Amino acid sequence: MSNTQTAAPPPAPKREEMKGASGQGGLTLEELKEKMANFAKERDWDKFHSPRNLLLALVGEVGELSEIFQWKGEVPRGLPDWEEQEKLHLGEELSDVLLYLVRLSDICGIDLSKAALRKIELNAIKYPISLCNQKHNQIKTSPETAPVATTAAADAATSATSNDNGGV
Ligand SMILES: Nc1ccn([C@H]2C[C@H](O)[C@@H](COP(=O)(O)OP(=O)(O)OP(=O)(O)O)O2)c(=O)n1
Repeated sequence: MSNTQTAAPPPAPKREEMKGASGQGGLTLEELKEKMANFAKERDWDKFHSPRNLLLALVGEVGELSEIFQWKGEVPRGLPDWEEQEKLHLGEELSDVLLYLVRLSDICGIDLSKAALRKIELNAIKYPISLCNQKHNQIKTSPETAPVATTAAADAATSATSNDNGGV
C-alpha cells in the first residue's frame, strides 16, 4: 500500500499503443482522415467523394442516427436501459456521421482539428463563464431577475460575434 502511495505515475502510453481496431484507445482526426482517404482510394471511390455527395451522405447518416432515438421520448444519460445491440448500432451510426464529416472536411481543404479548436475559443468568448454563472445564480435565487441576466449574456454574445463573424 505504501508503495502505491509513493510510486511515480505510470508512463503515458506510447502513441502506437493507443491505436487499436476497436476500443483500444483513441485515433486522431488526422488518422481518421488518412484512413478514409485510403478507403476511398483503394475502391476507386475518390470520384464519388465530392463535397456535395459527402454532405448528402452525412445528412443521410444523421437521419439514420435520429431514427435510433425516434419515438423513444427523452432517454437518460448513459442509456442504462438500452440493449448492447442497440448501443452497438448507435456507435455505428455515430461513426458514420463522424467519418463523413472528417472526409467532407478533408475534401474541402479544412483542417478540422484547427477549425474545431478555434471554434471552441470563439464559443468561450461568446459565452463568458462569469456571465453564464451570473445568469445561473440569478435564476436559482431570484427567478424574476433572470431576464436581466439573459439580456447581459446576449449583449456579451452579440459584441463578441460582431467583432468576428468568421466562425459563426
Ligand atoms: N461511397 C461511400 C460509401 C460508404 N462509405 C463509408 C462511409 C460510411 O462510414 C459507410 C456508409 O456505408 P453505407 O452507405 O453502406 O451506410 P450504412 O453503413 O449506414 O448502411 P445502411 O444504410 O445499410 O444501414 O461507409 C464511403 O466512405 N463512401
